[in-house]
This record gives sequence, C-alpha cells and structure tokens, in this order.
Amino acid sequence: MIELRGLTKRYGAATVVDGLTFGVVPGQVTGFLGPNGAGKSTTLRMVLGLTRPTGGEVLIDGSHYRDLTDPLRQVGALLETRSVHPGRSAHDHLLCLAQSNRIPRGRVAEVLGIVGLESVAGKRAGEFSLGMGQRLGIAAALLGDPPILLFDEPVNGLDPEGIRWIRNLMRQFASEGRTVLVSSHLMAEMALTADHLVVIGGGRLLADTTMAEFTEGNAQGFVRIATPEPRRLLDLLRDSGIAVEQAADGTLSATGADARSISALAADHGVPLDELSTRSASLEEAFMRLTTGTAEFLGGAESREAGRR
Ligand SMILES: Nc1ncnc2c1ncn2[C@@H]1O[C@H](COP(=O)(O)OP(=O)(O)OP(=O)(O)O)[C@@H](O)[C@H]1O
Repeated sequence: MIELRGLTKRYGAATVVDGLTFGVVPGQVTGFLGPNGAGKSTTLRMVLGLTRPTGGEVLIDGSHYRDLTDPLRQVGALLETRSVHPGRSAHDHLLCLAQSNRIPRGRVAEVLGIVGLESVAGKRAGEFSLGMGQRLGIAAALLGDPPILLFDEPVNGLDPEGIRWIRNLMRQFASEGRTVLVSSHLMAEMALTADHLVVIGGGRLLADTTMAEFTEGNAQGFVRIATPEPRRLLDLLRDSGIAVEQAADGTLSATGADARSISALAADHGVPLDELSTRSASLEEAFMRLTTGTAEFLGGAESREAGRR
C-alpha cells in the first residue's frame, strides 16, 4: 500500500506537484495518468525517496522510503532514466545489483527468465534495443521480489508486441496481489491496463476513481450531424433544449437526444441532412476534457490554442 499525503514539490516559484493525496492498494493496477509535465515522474521519484518533497509525505506500508530496512525487497521500480553500464552484460548488471542488496545470485536467472532475456543474458546492455532495455529494467525491479512495483511510462517507444507484453505482466503482478502503480500519458493504454485511475494535471489531483466508473461516466454518446444549413439546425436543436456544438469542419455534435428525434426535428422544419450518425466519445477525449489547460506540451494547433487560454 502506498499513501500520498499532501505531497508537494516546488522548484523555485513553480509548484510541480501540488498537495497530492491518494492511496494505491494491492491486487490491482493503478494507472497514474497525466499529460506531459503534469508531475508524474516527480511524484514517483518522491515515492522512491530520490527527490525530496517540499511538503507532505509518502508512506510505503506505513514507513517512509528512507526507513525501509530492505528497500529492493519492498519496492521495485522502473524509472524513465535508468543507469545501466553499457559495457556490462545483462546478467552482470543484475548480479551486481543482487550482490549489493544481499539477494541470492540464483534470483538473477529467475528474473532473466521472467522477462524473457535468458538468450541474451551475456550480451552488453549498451547493444540492447529499447524493448530489451525495458525488459532489463523490469528484471532489475523484480530482483527483490517486491510486493510493490512502480513503472514510469513503461510502454514509451515500444512496438505493439512489447506493449502487449508489458500490459500482461502488469496484470499478472496485480493478480499475484502486488501493488502496481504505472504512469502514462496515454488514456487508451490505461483503459486496457488499469483497474483504478488517478489523473493529475499541473501537479494537482483531477480524478481518483475506478476505471469502470471513469468509463461509464465519460464514454458518453453523441450524434454527429452534417447539414448544408448548420446555423439553422443549431438554433432549432438549442431551442428544443438539446446541447449541441459546431466543429471547425461545420458538423454538429449533439448530446442528450437520439438520432431519430434529431431527424424528426430536421424533417419538421425542412432542414436537409447529409449525415446523421451516433458516435461514442472516446476515453481519450474525456481525458483531454479533464486535463485541458493543464498540459504543458501540446502538439501544433492544440498548443497554440492552450497558449491563448
Ligand atoms: N529538477 C527539476 N528542476 C526544475 N524543474 C523540474 C525538475 N524536475 C522536473 N521539473 C519540472 O516539473 C514539471 C513536472 O515534470 P515531471 O517530469 O514530473 O512531469 P511528468 O508528468 O512526468 O511529465 P512527462 O510525461 O513529460 O515525463 C515539469 O514542468 C518539469 O519541467
């Protein structure tokens, strides 16, 4: 169990983690989601005692990280920036870690097996692909067979096969009763991996909910309408109490009414329709709505848009 209580980090005038309070429980995958720069890595580094909080605290099974008697056996972590000596083989890297943490050397072969690196155990880590490097990082996190595992953006840059492998591994760890906290900036990925969701933006807690609740509350349907008379139909829909927005391409999106009643309304007023289709909003859109304005780095048009806000 990990408990964050009012966890805060300031760098100069910037508050990058702002009073975070939430718990991460065993037996499930908790997704830690937020746009780039939201403060996820800083939070995870504070959990691991690598960055000192400005305020608040983190408890790991009731203790601060620095007070853990055998940290590698209690918490395993895969961070974004890893330090592996490029000239050292995967096997030797793990052996070195095991020896300095009083972990039996037999465990090295076990973890190499779990992550599927046995056949390249003698190869220099500097020659590893990104996916193999991730596997090695996970092997290191597993060395002490810890009940708590943290993963910072573990699927970044991986191919679909690698992503699926990591996803299954997380689920397996959770089913073994471990506490699994995994950060990501990809909602769709979290939807496939996490049971519980903690969303942050601008260092603040935006949501702490089960994945099921988030999906139910946000995967709201809407009706997309294309018409040569969008302005007229927009007014008609609004006058009937139907919430409707017009997109940049001129199409309308209506919520709170089904396609049949919109079609009837348009027919009654002689408004021609080119398209009428029922769509479901993606979780990615719900995530964007939740975090809009908090993202530090958005691409292209979105970034300029955010800059104007
Ligand atoms: N050592 C530091 N000194 C000053 N600012 C920092 C430091 N470390 C992080 N920051 C800032 O803190 C903010 C949060 O960064 P952090 O890496 O925790 O976010 P993140 O959610 O993990 O983002 P990403 O997905 O891009 O890794 C950013 O604005 C970053 O520039």
